[in-house]
Parts: sequence; structure tokens; C-alpha cells
Amino acid sequence: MTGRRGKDAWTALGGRVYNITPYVAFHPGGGPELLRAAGRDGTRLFGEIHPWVNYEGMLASCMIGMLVEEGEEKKSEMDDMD
Ligand code: HEM
Repeated sequence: MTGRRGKDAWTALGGRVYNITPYVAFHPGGGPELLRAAGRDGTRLFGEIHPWVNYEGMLASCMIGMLVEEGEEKKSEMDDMD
């Protein structure tokens, strides 16, 4: 609950969306620094600071899904059943 209005903070990295909330307290660069990427695509910011960090491994259990462009959402068969 470190995002805006008491919600979880999400970011996108390399085309994947992560809930970074559980990691905020552990980020070596500090919580506020990490949260600069919250609510947006953090790929460029991340790469400017530490491109060598293996975020895919570190945040594997925090992954939510793939980032898609607006209007690009794939409709699932489940929607048709509604
Ligand atoms: C979202 C995923 C992120 C992960 C998994 C992550 C992970 C890490 C790790 C492992 C380090 C230590 C690196 C080292 O000592 O070689 C670090 C340091 C740092 N991170 Fe991140 N980071 C993330 C995002 C960000 C973002 C978005 C920013 C800035 C906007 C940021 C800013 C920093 C800074 C400034 C340090 C350096 C701290 C120091 O050397 O004192 N990080 N991060």
C-alpha cells in the first residue's frame, strides 16, 4: 500500500507489469527512489540507474502480467461467457 490513495504501487519493466509494493522496504536505493517508477513504465529510469540489476529474477513473484497498449487488450473467451 505505497501507491496513491493507499493502493498498491505498480510499474512496468521490459513489457511486464509488476506490483512493487512488497519490494519497497528492501530496495537498496530507498523506497521513494523506487516509487518514482510507480504508476508508469519504469524501464528507462531503471536502465539509466542500474541496467545490470536482474529485476526479472528479483520480482518474479511480483509479476502481474504483460503490458499492452491501450486498445490492444486481448479479449478472452471468459468475457464472452458473461
Ligand atoms: C523496480 C525494480 C527495481 C529493482 C528490482 C531495483 C533493485 C536495485 C538493486 C538490487 C540495487 C543495488 C544495486 C547495486 O548495488 O549494484 C539498487 C540500487 C539503486 N536503485 Fe534500484 N531497483 C529498481 C528500481 C529503481 C528505480 C525505478 C530507481 C530510480 C528511479 C532506482 C534507483 C536506485 C538507486 C539510486 C540505487 C543506488 C543506491 C546506492 O547505490 O546507494 N531503482 N536497486
